Amino acid sequence: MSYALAIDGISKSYGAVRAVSSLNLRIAPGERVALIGASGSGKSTLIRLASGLLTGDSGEVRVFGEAIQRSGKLTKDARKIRRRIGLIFQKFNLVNRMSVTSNVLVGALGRISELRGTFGFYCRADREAAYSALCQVGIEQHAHKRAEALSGGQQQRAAIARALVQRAKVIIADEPIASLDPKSAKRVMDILADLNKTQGITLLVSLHQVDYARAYFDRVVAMRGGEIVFDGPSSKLTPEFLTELYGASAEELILPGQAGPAETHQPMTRNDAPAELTRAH
Ligand SMILES: Nc1ncnc2c1ncn2[C@@H]1O[C@H](COP(=O)(O)OP(=O)(O)OP(=O)(O)O)[C@@H](O)[C@H]1O
Repeated sequence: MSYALAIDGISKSYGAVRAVSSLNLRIAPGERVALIGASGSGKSTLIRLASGLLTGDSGEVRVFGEAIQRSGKLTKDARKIRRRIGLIFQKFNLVNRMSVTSNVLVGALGRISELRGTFGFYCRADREAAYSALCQVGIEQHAHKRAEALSGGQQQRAAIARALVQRAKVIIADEPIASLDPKSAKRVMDILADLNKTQGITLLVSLHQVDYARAYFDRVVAMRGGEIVFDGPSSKLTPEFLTELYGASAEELILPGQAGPAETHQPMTRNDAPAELTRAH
């Protein structure tokens, strides 16, 4: 079977610090997995290794069967393979002064010529895909605004729309809701869960908030000291179990029960597309 993500024996050290240590992880297509752990446990490093943003000291990462890195080097196909991964960060990673649409269209860059991308010559199909993605995340009414004019939650939804335009088969998100208020956080998690259910997009999402891991994920991987110390059902994440895993550090993982259950996200219906999206070059 070709796993969406297969990580074998990956390690990464910074000097004497073993940020990730001989770690193995397999995620099947369509699975959704939460990655939890106290600060410094290695979540971000693992996410960067999994997406090929960082090379390990050893080990291998395969995405749908194709190696993106092996023995400390990116493979020659790494760029192509990375296109299957939509990356979402805590700080959204949008270009503030560009419009929401232009930011979302960045997702198409991997499959159009450099020249067309440089001059923003997107075809009608790309613009329709961008509009459709904005509708799916419910911010099509903000398409023409600068990214910086959007709230944090809306910016994160634009980042998800960019991953949709990219046609990502896996979304890897590093603390996507850490900067958001609870209502926006729920909306973002609802959208990610909806994409997983309706489009089969595989999810690997790091979270500090254990209550969200329990509400949205069946499977949770918990890290400590660069290693996986638990891989199993989220229902096991009781305060007692977290204290067993993390001792006093368990307090920084917001314990279950502090946020209400999520409202179901209803994808927006298609209205008239803003001109910016329908204008084909
Ligand atoms: N660029 C770096 N240089 C030196 N040490 C690093 C670097 N990146 C991470 N580390 C160290 O590696 C370990 C794992 O860090 P990492 O950021 O992966 O943890 P994390 O679980 O994501 O933490 P947080 O929840 O605080 O973001 C930590 O001890 C950290 O200090």
